[in-house]
Amino acid sequence: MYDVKTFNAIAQSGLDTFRNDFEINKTDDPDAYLIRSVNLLEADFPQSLKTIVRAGAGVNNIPLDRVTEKGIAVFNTPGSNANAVKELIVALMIATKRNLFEAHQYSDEHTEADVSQRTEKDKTKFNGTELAGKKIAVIGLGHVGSLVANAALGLGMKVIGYDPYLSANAAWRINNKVKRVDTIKKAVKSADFVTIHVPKNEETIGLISTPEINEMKDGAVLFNYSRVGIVDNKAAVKAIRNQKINHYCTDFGEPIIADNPKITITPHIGGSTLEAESNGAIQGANTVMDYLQNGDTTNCVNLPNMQVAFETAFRITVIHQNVPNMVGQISTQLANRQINIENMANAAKDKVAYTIVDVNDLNQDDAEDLIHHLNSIPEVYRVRLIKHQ
Ligand SMILES: NC(=O)C1=CN([C@@H]2O[C@H](COP(=O)(O)OP(=O)(O)OC[C@H]3O[C@@H](n4cnc5c(N)ncnc54)[C@H](O)[C@@H]3O)[C@@H](O)[C@H]2O)C=CC1
Ligand SMILES: O=C(O)CCC(=O)C(=O)O
Repeated sequence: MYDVKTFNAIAQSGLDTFRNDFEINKTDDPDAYLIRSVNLLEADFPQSLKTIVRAGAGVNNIPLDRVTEKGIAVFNTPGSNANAVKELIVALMIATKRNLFEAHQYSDEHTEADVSQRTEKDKTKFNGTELAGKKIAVIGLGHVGSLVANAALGLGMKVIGYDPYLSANAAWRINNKVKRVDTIKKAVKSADFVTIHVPKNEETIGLISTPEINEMKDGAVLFNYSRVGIVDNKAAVKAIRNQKINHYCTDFGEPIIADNPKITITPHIGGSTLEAESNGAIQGANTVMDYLQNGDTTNCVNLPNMQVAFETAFRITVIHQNVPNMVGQISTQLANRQINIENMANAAKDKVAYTIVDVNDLNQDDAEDLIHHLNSIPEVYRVRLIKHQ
């Protein structure tokens, strides 16, 4: 039996996905965490914990280096909430350019019985502009950015994309009418809208600040539905004061941007639709089960992604440092016990490597001794023995 501890609201459809040999929130020694935005940066992790699965995209709430050294595999659920974010960006483009927030406030404040004459006069204050023909820069063309770029094309907009790390898979999703450029300044130059869809990391903090804002068209609209800090909020407030930016919309509040009529702050609802929450929870539950029962690492963010058909009685998985002679040391431990290796796979990602060893003949005593000795290799972070279901 495996125990899964959940944090945040995990959709029931995801919890229902778990098979019978999984229990939810039953013990203090969980095998897996299934989480959304809970901040685990300062958390302690129980020794029992083998995986953290983030139902969603961003993993900046997880201390990746620290959990990797504890042999905990971290996954996300790519694309599960991308459509939800895309639809919100489209809604906000229309809302800001048609002055919907101001127009609604006006109508709320003018409720007298015979208001029509007055509104016919006043409504010119809320004249808007259309999206067709306008230019949008999409920074980050992954799951969210590619959908935003394609939707903007569908609305008749000119779309410029910037993503220096675009994967081949992601590139296939992007309409070839999206013009890709190789610097952020080229992307945002003369843009009517700029929207950011990148992970938060050392490189992306402050990605949009005064120099980038100065390249945009006067009166541009800026969106940050990625993470706080990727847009320099101080620079955004200054640009609004100088009328360089007309409107700034973000999912992440901070005191410095509060109480500004030209700043719309939503409470981190980019991925908050029934559909997205269900997608993420189901994908997350399947990821937990696949990793715990097969050791596969599809969509793992801190280990190499490996899928190996599990056709033997036992599988031994080893998370270790990416240094020479690890495969040699692991196979020697098996050879010393006369255990035949049926299949073996190894891959590395940055400083970490993952080795899968499939065997058939393994008795209880050998298994305990083997796991103990593998765990004693100083460069090994975690060893697991998985019995074929
Ligand atoms: N507001 C919300 O509720 C949500 C927020 N997000 C945020 O949006 C981010 C993006 O989500 P997805 O598109 O699903 O992730 P993704 O991983 O599919 O795409 C991210 C893209 O950013 C690109 N990128 C990385 N560094 C870059 C840089 N310096 N400049 C330009 N491009 C760069 C990558 O190559 C990748 O194509 C997430 O990391 C998360 O922080 C995602 C979903 C919901
Ligand atoms: O609603 C959530 O769980 C947060 C979505 C999000 O920010 C993400 O997927 O990165």
